[in-house]
Amino acid sequence: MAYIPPVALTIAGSDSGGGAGIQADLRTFSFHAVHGTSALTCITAQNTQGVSRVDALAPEAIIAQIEAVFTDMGVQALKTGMLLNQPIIEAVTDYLKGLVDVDCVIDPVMVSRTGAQLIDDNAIAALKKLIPLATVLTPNRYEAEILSGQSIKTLEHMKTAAQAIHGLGAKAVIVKGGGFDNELRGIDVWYDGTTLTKLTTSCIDTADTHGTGCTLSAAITANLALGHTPFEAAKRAKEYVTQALNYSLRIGTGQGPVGHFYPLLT
Ligand SMILES: Nc1ncnc2c1ncn2[C@@H]1O[C@H](COP(=O)(O)OP(=O)(O)O)[C@@H](O)[C@H]1O
Ligand SMILES: Cc1ncc(COP(=O)(O)O)c(N)n1
Repeated sequence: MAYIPPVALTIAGSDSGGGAGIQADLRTFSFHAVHGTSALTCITAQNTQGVSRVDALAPEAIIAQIEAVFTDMGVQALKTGMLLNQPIIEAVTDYLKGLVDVDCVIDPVMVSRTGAQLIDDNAIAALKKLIPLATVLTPNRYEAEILSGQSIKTLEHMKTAAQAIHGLGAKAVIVKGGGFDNELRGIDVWYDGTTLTKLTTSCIDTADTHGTGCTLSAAITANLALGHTPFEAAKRAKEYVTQALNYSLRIGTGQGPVGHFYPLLT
């Protein structure tokens, strides 16, 4: 039977440990029955303990991958993950500016939950120019602090940060609460210019949380590709990441990855 699937693209880095980055994104797309395509930005030597080396691809090599996908396939939605440095961010921003009718989920990957910086200092300014292209922007607590210029310790702070970051031009912002170690862990705040609300699921008590941010943004992208509204896509993605955390994988000596294939285990 010929089947025409929705197509999604991830523009992100490789995680050799398989828990985050392109590997998490493509797995998440698959478990939404969305065909996943990818443009690799960099290669990280990474495991459950952390990142030991990063090798960037040339901006031209990244744009060539994106172009190869776009000139051949209809892409309904894309996401960006680890963009690493200023030249890559600028090249990707220039390309995405020319697209029409493609939902863009921007995961402003800067700082991991463990506090490791994942992009260069001068890349942060460049990233702010990518933000206006976002259908949905998904900063974690630390990234939201950088983008809003305020410290985030309470739910009220998450809300004011979401509003401030919305002012940078994204259509909708989700400030993610996975980085808290209190009752806010796992609570996200959504703001789209009119609706300011919490996205709440049950908090999963696990240390194996590697890849949660990539998984959330990839699941939003997949749900947008499937035709859901941004808010519905965000709610569904939050459910997916919660279930993936429920079935997180106890592998490695550090923070294990979330279990993207939980539908096969239930
Ligand atoms: N222990 C947890 N229980 C439930 N949801 C969680 C938990 N940890 C993270 N999440 C969810 O995972 C998603 C990614 O958030 P977060 O971990 O903060 O992002 P990042 O990986 O970018 O630091 C969010 O929807 C967040 O609420
Ligand atoms: C290549 C790559 N991209 C992104 C992340 C962030 O991962 P997380 O989803 O845990 O925030 C990562 N650790 N490695």
